[in-house]
Amino acid sequence: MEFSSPSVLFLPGPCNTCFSPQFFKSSRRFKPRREPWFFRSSRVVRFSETSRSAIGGKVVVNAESLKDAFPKAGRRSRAVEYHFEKLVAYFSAQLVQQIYKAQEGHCSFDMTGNTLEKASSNFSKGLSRASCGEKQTQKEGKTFFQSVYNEDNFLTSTLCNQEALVVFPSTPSPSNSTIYSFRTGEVLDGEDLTPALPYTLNKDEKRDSSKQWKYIEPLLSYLPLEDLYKVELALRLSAEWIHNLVGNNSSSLMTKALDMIEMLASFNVDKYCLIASILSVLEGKVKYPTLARLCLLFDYSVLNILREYIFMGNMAHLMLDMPEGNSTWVKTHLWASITDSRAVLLRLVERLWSLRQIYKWPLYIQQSTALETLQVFVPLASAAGFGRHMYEMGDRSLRILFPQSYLKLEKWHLRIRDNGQRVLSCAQRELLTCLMRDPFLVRLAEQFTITGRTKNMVSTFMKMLKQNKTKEQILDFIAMRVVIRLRPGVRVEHGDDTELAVCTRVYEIVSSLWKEVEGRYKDYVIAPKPNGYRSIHTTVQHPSGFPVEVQIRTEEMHLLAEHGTASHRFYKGEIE
Ligand SMILES: Nc1nc2c(ncn2[C@@H]2O[C@H](COP(=O)(O)OP(=O)(O)O)[C@@H](OP(=O)(O)OP(=O)(O)O)[C@H]2O)c(=O)[nH]1
Repeated sequence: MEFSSPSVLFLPGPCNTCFSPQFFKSSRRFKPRREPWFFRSSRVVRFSETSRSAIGGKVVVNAESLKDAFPKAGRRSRAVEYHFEKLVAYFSAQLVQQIYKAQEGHCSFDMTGNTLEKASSNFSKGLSRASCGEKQTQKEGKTFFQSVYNEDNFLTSTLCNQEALVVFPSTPSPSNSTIYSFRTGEVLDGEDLTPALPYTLNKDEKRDSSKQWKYIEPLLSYLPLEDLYKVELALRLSAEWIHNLVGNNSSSLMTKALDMIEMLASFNVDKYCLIASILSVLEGKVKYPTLARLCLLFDYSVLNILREYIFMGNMAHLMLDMPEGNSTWVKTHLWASITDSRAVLLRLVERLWSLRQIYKWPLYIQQSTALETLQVFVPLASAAGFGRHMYEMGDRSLRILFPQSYLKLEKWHLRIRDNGQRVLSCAQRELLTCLMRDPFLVRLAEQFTITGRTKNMVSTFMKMLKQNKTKEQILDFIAMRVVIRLRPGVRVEHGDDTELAVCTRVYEIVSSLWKEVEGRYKDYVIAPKPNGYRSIHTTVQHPSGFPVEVQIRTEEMHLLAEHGTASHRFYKGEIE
């Protein structure tokens, strides 16, 4: 059976517990008049009955179903609709939380205040009473799927859209819930669950979190209002969960979550990625199923992002123990296994955040983190196209691993950088003038684009490390690239290769203009690299004393080198 568009299925009751619409109608336990309009809607919330003969026999409460059950919701004003959404999501999440406590006691409702809190507590009591309706519903619900499909239309449609299912076992206990894949029916993870006991934030914490949210909210102004509410909700719920699960350390984790949101906001990521970033701070603090369960309270995509995020972290750890030669294979494998680019972004942002805080950690952790970053995450950032992140991660890691040498290089770099820029601009102008005056080139080429760069510190140091060179032996501190646009339809005589002829002519002009450095000529046009990369490379000695690397290629070759199989991102990312 095909299931599309993932969403979350909430199963808030213990096994053998059944709720009928009548129960909700008659019980009045929700005190509808005292609740917001949510409970004053013209229709009663429809909960479906199931029995143990089906998947464990659960009451299914689905946020989407709840919404469907209120057809009027869509017609109300936007503000009211958002309010509704917010309540549904919040209420459902709280219901699921109740499974982790002993059916009684109170449940905190930080956002909606006492009224909903009371309702929740009443609901909780209702759970145990309702279980006496078991026999009747067992009969009704013997064939769970059939009854759902035939009798319960709104649930049918929403069930078909599920991708994952959280099943709580017959004896409600924090330690034996299971998460099934709705697609395959497989158990996603059978490990024990850690209880997420409800916790009420104290006054200071509430004040703190609202203060922080005020700061974060404007950064997320690109999100639709509805999504913004969901992120805020996730943040508030997570504040509680994090406190329950990790205790006193929670404030530092919340700071991390807020920092990550701030960093991710600059990429305009969607709500799922933001929610995953909040929950990601629990990685390593709680068992995976617990984390998965929390993700599923929001959306299956949140779980997927976090699963891949964790996978990337684990693979990176593994690499530390591997011989150097295997690293490219691992990176390539990692790259091929990740399906969600948001997971990559989240992992990179997390790594950058860690590196920014790293000086608080013991030295050996600093060093292994830095090494891992250089081996895996810097190349990945390059392959993913996050140049700014790549640079900062590389810079911070190198400072940790090679403090003295890197500092020396920095001084040298600062001293020569401006000079290098001047030489570069000068050389670019000179070369362009010569190319435009050459009759052979003017006949065949329509346009020359000469770009240039001075090599940054990270790139210089990495090259020194990889090729075991001193900074003086790095000959491409200044580099220029000539990209030639050929005139359409114009060819060289005798059927020779026009592209090769034009590139070679440019090379001849370069080498006549400046003295060539010996042994630096490489012709990847005649002999392309295995990845298809084509270009002529040479290095010349500029009169200023700086060596200058020159790359010569046509527009077609350039496209391949930037976006094709020889893409610079993958080349720099060391991914095959
Ligand atoms: N897109 C792409 N470019 C390639 C490929 N192979 C080489 N290059 C470009 O050529 C430059 C130098 O290549 P080589 O001449 O073969 O190597 P060398 O300078 O280290 O001796 C690279 O610079 P670099 O110092 O390695 O990096 P950077 O200066 O570009 O940052 C890169 O810009 C490839 O497969 N794909």
